[in-house]
Amino acid sequence: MMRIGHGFDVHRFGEGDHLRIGGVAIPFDRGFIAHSDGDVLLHAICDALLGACALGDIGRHFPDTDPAWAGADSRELLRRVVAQVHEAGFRVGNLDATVMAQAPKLAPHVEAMAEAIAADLAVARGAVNVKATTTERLGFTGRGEGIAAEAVALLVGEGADE
Ligand SMILES: Nc1ccn([C@@H]2O[C@H](COP(=O)(O)O)[C@@H](O)[C@H]2O)c(=O)n1
Ligand SMILES: C[C@@]1(CO)OP(=O)(O)OP(=O)(O)OC[C@H]1O
Repeated sequence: MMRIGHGFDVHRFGEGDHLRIGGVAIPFDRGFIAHSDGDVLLHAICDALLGACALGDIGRHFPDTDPAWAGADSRELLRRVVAQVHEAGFRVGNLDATVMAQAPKLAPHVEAMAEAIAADLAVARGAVNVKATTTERLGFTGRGEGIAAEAVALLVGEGADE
């Protein structure tokens, strides 16, 4: 059986000196405003995986009102979601994602992101793809107000189709 899921997330910039995206710390003159570390890409991936399993969304599992997740490492959140995917009887087939950011330049970091994500998804490096795009200075990402990310995940396995 195969299941597909989609995830989307946005984080606004605030004060800071780095961004955490795809599990990688990227020096920048802004930070993300968030309850956790604000890793917009890993949050979109969590939602894609939860969506494929019909398990709701990240905010249901890790409420932003719960102090347990204050400053949380989103790689830990992703690993918890992957454990739920496995418990549901699925494994990740492949994952594709796009980060929308006018800046910083992400191309130098996408390999490290894909390696970290593949490790957390318990899949081969070749099952993960991370892309970046500007939005040609249009919209909130184009104005440099924040960053958005989308992810699509395919799951395979014998999970119950209930
Ligand atoms: N934050 C970003 C955005 C884009 N890139 C790379 O540049 C390429 C061209 O971007 P366009 O928005 O003009 O299509 C894109 O394919 C990425 O490789 C980047 O590294 N960081
Ligand atoms: C990740 C969580 C953790 O409390 O908080 P935030 O870092 O604010 O990120 P968001 O994308 O709004 O998702 C909700 C929460 O699950």
